[in-house]
Amino acid sequence: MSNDSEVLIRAEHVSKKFCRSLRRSLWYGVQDMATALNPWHQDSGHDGSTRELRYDEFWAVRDVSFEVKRGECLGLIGHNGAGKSTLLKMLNSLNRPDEGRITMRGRVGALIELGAGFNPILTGRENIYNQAALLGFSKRETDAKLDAIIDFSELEEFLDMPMRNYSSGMKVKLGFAVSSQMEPDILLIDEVLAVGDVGFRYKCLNKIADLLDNCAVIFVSHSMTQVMRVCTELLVLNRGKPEYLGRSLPDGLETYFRLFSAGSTSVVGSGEIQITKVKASCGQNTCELGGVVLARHGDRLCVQLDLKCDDHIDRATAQVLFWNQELIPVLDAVGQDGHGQQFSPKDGNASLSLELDALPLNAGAHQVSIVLTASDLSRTYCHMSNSFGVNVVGGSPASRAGCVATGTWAIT
Ligand SMILES: Nc1ncnc2c1ncn2[C@@H]1O[C@H](COP(=O)(O)OP(=O)(O)OP(=O)(O)O)[C@@H](O)[C@H]1O
Repeated sequence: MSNDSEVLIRAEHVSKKFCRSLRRSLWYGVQDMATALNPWHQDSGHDGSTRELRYDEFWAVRDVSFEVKRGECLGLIGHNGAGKSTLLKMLNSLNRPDEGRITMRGRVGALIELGAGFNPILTGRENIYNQAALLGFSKRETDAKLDAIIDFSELEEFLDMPMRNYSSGMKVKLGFAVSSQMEPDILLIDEVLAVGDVGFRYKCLNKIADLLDNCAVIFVSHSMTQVMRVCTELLVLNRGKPEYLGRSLPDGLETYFRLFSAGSTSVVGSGEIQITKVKASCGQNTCELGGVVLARHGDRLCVQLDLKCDDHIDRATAQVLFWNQELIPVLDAVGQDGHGQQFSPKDGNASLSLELDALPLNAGAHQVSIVLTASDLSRTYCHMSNSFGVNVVGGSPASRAGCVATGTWAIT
């Protein structure tokens, strides 16, 4: 660990365990207190707790160590229940670690639970003063910041309303406005931004970037787009354990996405057209329905489809959509006219092929949906998700953009 004086957050071998049964956890708590009070007891963990797991206990956070310096934003990512909020609560002193040590230097602003820290019967204005006082600001200092807080929160007309009548998004707006305008040294942000509207989220992400000059931030999110925007390094948790810690965002995201399986093929729609065969090929690499084809960025990708259509269908449209791992559509393969490919079945059958001359997809795993609709888009005959996967290599792995194209740069 470095001794850099600008390290504002330091976690050393931090662990936290919980018990699945409430009754048993109460009993263990009594046992731990009795053990801690025993003067002859050799302490084996924080507060007298043991390092061994007892029946029904599990590690929510296990042996996590990291440092965050002023000017750095650590993205904390992982599946549901991975231990992110538990870790953040320990950093914010809402929970104590069972093992390890946490050192925080400076004022901590935290947005951890929706509405946490706000008193519902007080007005928004009164809560601003309460929150600022918790951050260590005097009334005079808060007075000086009040206009900026109100302005940032966009809630001026609701400021004298009790906070119990605020919507979820309004609570987040006020919470973020106070935490960010009071210029904390450390800012802890849990998933809460997700409930704010898109305009406010945009504003918050820009504000985090501004604050980073003087602040250390930990940012928990399930939105990898937001993580890519603000984070300078990543910690990936898997069942409480660190799976990746480092500055390479592509490597961190790759580790994160590897924790999830892509899922299986699924079909919705009226069923008037059925996909009987799918074949994707890139050079020598091929796959069929439900498989995965390995492709190099810039190579030619071919997709062949065999369809069985109900007799009354004389014209339909086919569309092929590529999704990235965050389930964002990144490429729509359209025909020459900019729309899906029109086709007319013969004797209830149709065979289509699509060729993408230079695959623009960036490196990473992708899923492909095949959508077959009426020509006027009034009816979906078949929407097959995850019909096959495309693992792209090459491109620009350092960029998380869905597609990359080589442009001709000139210095003019
Ligand atoms: N007070 C508690 N008592 C018992 N178990 C708890 C408690 N708090 C959290 N847990 C458990 O600890 C594990 C980690 O929970 P945590 O809320 O930290 O996950 P998370 O990564 O923040 O998940 P999400 O992305 O869904 O918010 C979960 O299994 C959860 O059920």
